[in-house]
Amino acid sequence: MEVGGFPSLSDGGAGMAVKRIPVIVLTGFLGSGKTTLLRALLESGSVADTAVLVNEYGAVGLDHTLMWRAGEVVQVVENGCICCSVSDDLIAMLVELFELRLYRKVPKFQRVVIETTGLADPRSIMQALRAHPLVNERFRLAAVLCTVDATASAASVLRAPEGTPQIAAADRILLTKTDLVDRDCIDAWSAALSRANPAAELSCIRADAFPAGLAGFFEEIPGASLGQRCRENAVAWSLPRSLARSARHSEVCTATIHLPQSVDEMALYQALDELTARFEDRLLRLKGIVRLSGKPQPSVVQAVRSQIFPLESIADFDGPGFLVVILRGNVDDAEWATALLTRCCSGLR
Ligand SMILES: Nc1nc2c(ncn2[C@@H]2O[C@H](COP(=O)(O)OP(=O)(O)OP(=O)(O)O)[C@@H](O)[C@H]2O)c(=O)[nH]1
Repeated sequence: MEVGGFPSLSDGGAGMAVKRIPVIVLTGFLGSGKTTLLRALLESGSVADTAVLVNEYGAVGLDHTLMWRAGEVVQVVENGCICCSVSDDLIAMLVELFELRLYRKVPKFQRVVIETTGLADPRSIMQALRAHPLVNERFRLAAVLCTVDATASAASVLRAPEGTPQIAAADRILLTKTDLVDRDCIDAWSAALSRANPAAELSCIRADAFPAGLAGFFEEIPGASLGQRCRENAVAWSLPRSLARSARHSEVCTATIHLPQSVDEMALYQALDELTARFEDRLLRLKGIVRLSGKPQPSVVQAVRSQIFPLESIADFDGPGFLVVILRGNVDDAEWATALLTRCCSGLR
């Protein structure tokens, strides 16, 4: 029998047993530290045999630009959120990756990491992986990791339509940015997370001192099956999928600003201050690459809620600058943000 044009694993008897390629799903709310963790892992070289699939919310992506520098097989799932509109694209990319590996057109990776958008419901991805015959034959879900931002309020993350399904689906929860909070906050988060998902392993991490055994987070959960996970992580698993989906991305809007010209740094910060003051926690995410006047290299700009992170210079980027803003709001909010950033970044004020 053939599956998707390839001989089925069950064809060849015991001697033909082929290991399915483990897939690790990396989920977590917008800006919670998925890319930072993955970059550190790839740059450490400890999982040199990893293929990465990145999916970002918004018209222009940043994460793959940052990760390509790590030199691994990085592919981008474009044009939407992996959990709703593009799960077919994800499956097609897995099939293509498998073919490329089979015909040795890419290095022979031993695992795949899928970084979802910060809004994705990992259940849809887990189901898509199982539903496609070829993908199900050649790949297997090895673990779901969820990053949780310790600087966010636990109540708001767990109340958000995206937060609970991501946390509930996780085998491992990584509480990130613990350098920015105190012990009480970490304790409160730990208690909230173990109530939300008692079965998951919990680790606290910080980007300035990732543990030496980072690769261990990306290892398979021994003996865990999807069915077992669904039962054990039942707290939010029972959330009806249709309900989760309809509530999920409907109140989120994005603004994309293209920046062909260089930008004055002071004007950029003024715009960011104005944006964070107006939207506060409704500013879910801002990221982009900007060419600042007087700086030899482009800079990566990042904000999560009202927190603006230090600029990072990026050497090997030659495209036009851009900013992507993701807001909990409506079209008017997105237009307001676009107008503000366009005005400030073009020096019109
Ligand atoms: N201080 C500190 N900053 C962090 C840490 N982890 C991530 N950040 C910063 O938080 C911002 C967002 O991190 P990302 O890794 O891009 O988050 P993400 O989850 O990939 O974001 P999306 O893909 O947009 O959902 C970046 O500016 C990071 O530098 C951490 O442990 N400590």
